[in-house]
Amino acid sequence: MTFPSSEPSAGDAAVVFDGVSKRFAASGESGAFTALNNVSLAVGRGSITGIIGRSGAGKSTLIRLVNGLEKPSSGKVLVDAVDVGGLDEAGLRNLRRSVGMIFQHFNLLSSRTVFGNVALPLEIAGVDRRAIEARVRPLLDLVGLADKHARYPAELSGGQKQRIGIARALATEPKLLLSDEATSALDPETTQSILELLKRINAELGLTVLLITHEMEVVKAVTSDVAVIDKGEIVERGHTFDVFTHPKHETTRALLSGLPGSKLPDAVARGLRPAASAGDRAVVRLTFFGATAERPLISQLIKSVGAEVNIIAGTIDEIGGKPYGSLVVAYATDAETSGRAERFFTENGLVTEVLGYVA
Ligand SMILES: Nc1ncnc2c1ncn2[C@@H]1O[C@H](COP(=O)(O)OP(=O)(O)OP(=O)(O)O)[C@@H](O)[C@H]1O
Repeated sequence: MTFPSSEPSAGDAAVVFDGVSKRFAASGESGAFTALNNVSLAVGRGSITGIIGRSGAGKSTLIRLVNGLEKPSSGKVLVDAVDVGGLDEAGLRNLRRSVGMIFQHFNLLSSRTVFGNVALPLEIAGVDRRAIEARVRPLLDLVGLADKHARYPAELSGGQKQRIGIARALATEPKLLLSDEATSALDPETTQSILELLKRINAELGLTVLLITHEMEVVKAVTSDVAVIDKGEIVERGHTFDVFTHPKHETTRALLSGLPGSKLPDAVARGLRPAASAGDRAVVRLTFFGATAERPLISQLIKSVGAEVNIIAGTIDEIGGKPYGSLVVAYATDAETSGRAERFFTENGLVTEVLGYVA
């Protein structure tokens, strides 16, 4: 098994997918449906790793393999170096105590109070009442809901319900937290507060977080590492900053195109052609990082290339706390102008991507 250099070695990984395939029997059809095809991926201990992909790409199937809710058709899933496929019932129960999970629709029991919901995994594990009290109270403090301990889920907001879901997932002191679209049912502000809580838990408890989401904002805000899954295969992976600033696979680009600042104005997007005709202008995305992001780039660009450079879109943003900028410019494709532009890009260490050509 070999992983890219950005990934931890199997020994440093909280979770390893080693050549995992998952086929489902297709009812009424011959053969089987391949939901995952030879997936190899290592999730670094202490990381917040995101798995992104379109609907039906295989994200839920992948995450459900980690706590044994699904079994691989071939290959292995290792959690803390233990082969999940080799566990008997007792082994699976132990595994599920060391792997917490939170869900899009919270999955709280409506007949139990907040306290009762968080206490449930401990009751199932046979922990005595006093130890349960001693564990649940600080967890409710951690998620900021100590005053709601006697309330029922129906009396809570979505964000509060997810906080209870998080407290419940942490009750058995897991080393790994799985998050299945945990913020997808929440408004942006509540999403932000839940992400802050996940970051705090990751930093303070050293918990590894493996999350699946279709929300690129979530991945950008909270993950250190990301893998992109498409039709059951991992098509791109790496540190989130690198993948988001240099997306290589077409699926990654498509997923990222919805992020604010990535979208071209409609009028430009409509007129974009893949090849240049005479008199066209090239539309180029420039990405810049670190010190470059702080320089007066636009005025230097216009000075170097000429006043015929148009600024079409631009954004300064942060990924995982690291600043970066993105600027979309258009300029004439004659040899002299493009030569000046390319020299400027190289001299300034800008990453460029030709998006197309417009009249
Ligand atoms: N139990 C099952 N039986 C048959 N097919 C299944 C089963 N579970 C999942 N699939 C199929 O496997 C593929 C991957 O599903 P999965 O739920 O993992 O995708 P996903 O990326 O999580 O999608 P979404 O974002 O829509 O939840 C889908 O085509 C789905 O229909």
